[in-house]
Amino acid sequence: METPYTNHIKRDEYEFVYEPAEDTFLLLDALEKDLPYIERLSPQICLEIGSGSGVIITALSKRLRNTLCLATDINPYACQVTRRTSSHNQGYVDVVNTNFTQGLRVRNIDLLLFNPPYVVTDTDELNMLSLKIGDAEENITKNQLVRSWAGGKNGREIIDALFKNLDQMLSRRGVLYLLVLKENQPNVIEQNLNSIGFNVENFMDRKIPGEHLYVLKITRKKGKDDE
Ligand SMILES: C[S@@+](CC[C@H](N)C(=O)[O-])C[C@H]1O[C@@H](n2cnc3c(N)ncnc32)[C@H](O)[C@@H]1O
Repeated sequence: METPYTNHIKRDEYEFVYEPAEDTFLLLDALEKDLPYIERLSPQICLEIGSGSGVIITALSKRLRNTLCLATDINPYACQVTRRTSSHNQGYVDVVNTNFTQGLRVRNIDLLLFNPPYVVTDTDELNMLSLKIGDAEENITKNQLVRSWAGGKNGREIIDALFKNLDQMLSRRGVLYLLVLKENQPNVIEQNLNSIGFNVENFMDRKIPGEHLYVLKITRKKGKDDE
């Protein structure tokens, strides 16, 4: 998959919006590797939660021309930049400024992507972030970059919040590609997801200085009706 152009993003915009980094590129590489699976799945709806600069969902939207490609981000600046990345690269992405999928009516997502805030931080630090939809602009600019990385206890608070609603979000045949860090304890994530009816595959991993990153591929366990 071609990495979209980002020349339209000015340096100072990265003070407010997450700059594509090793985690972004690992998720892109994993999606590229699994493109044959994704194309066979022929997803009707693809959603990236937390699209940041928009490079991942834009790259996919160019390969999945018959798929409705959506992005959400809690950071309004990220939403603006995602829209621009999509239009500058002739992508097809609709972008909504919301918390997870709250502002969307669509469910039954076939292809779900999330490179979440995964860094281990104090829960208090996470709670102190007052960023909410409709917050005053000064608060947003102060806090939104922290929102890109602060993951709370075990770096898993945002990830776990996603899992609470995963059953309602994913279609029967849906798949979630999730970026996590060794400190998030991928084995605990696997156990937790197994217990609520999902399979977890360690699809790709990469060691970079100071971090061991994983892309987990998460699907529903097959029931009798799926045979
Ligand atoms: C690690 S950055 C990833 C950005 C981009 N997807 C990438 O891979 O470069 C995490 C993104 O998730 C967004 N985010 C954090 N919490 C969110 C939430 N509850 N709902 C939607 N977006 C969220 C952040 O604003 C940030 O843009």
